[in-house]
Amino acid sequence: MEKKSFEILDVTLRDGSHAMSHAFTPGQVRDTARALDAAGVRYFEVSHGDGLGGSSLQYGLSAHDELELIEIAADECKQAEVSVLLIPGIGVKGDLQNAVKAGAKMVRVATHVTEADVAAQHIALGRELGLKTVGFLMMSHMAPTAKIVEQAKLFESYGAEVVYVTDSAGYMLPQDVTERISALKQSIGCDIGFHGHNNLSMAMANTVAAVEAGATFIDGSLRALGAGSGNTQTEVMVAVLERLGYETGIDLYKIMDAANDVVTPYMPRPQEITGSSLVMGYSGVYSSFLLHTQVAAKRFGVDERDILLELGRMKAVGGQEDLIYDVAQGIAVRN
Ligand SMILES: C[C@H](O)CC(=O)C(=O)O
Ligand SMILES: [Mn+2]
Repeated sequence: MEKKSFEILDVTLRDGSHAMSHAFTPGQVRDTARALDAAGVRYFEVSHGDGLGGSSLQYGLSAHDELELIEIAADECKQAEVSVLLIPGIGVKGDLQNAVKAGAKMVRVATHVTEADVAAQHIALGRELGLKTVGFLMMSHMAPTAKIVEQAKLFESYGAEVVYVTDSAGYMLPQDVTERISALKQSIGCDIGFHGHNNLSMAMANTVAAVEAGATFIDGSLRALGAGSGNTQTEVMVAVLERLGYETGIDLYKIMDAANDVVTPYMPRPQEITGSSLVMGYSGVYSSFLLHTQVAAKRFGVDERDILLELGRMKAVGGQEDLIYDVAQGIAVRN
């Protein structure tokens, strides 16, 4: 069996927060963290879906204090380490310092794919605090490969130890992933990661393409719990990678039990590719817009897909959640 050459990072307790309307309970976090740790997952992420400080009217209020959730998760870790996501401006330096006090050992500083330069201070702080520090390029489908290389070099120059290509919209096809990861492999010296969404049913194929092109960090979530149609499904990824000859270091039965016995009972709905999430993948819309779009469509009596197609045409990016309501209202007026 080929030696493990990558880390699987589970995002159930962060990307899944979008699908849970940011309402994870302390008990759900404790049980999920315990199960991930027992299965051998080395890193898993805990935060509001939009990262530290995300609890707000714009992004959705958290039902429970995220620092408390991070602490609960960290207390369950015998070998795993808790990661937090931070989008500069939504999360501030004090949020990261507090997360470290609560037990976080890794930070992923996320920016829109063309805006890596806003992350310099947060990446430097991550290193100062002794965290494993990662740069996370969201909506990577929106930039050509040369731009991604340029932005990844910025992250690396600020001190990032891993740079992620993030398919936030679930828009990419395997060849898009191969092209981007291969270009990064030739241009930067730090580790490379991939985070996928399943809106076009491509998350697993894209993840395999990423590993084969040289990614050394790959994300998944249990039962695919995440924004839009969810993420690459962690327990399936373990099985697929083992079938491909990799040693993942994760116990397949234990990770399946974590998914089916711990996560499934609290999922608000099955993680499916619906008409709306399919349109997100097709037109390149940020996956975390899904539930906001459903609320806006109901409020203005319009078709969710029309809102999403328009947002795709407008090239809306994360942080523009209020635009969803403007677009829905505009469609209602035109109808
Ligand atoms: C804040 C986003 O939900 C980060 C992420 O997981 C993505 O862009 O995808
Ligand atoms: Mn995501």
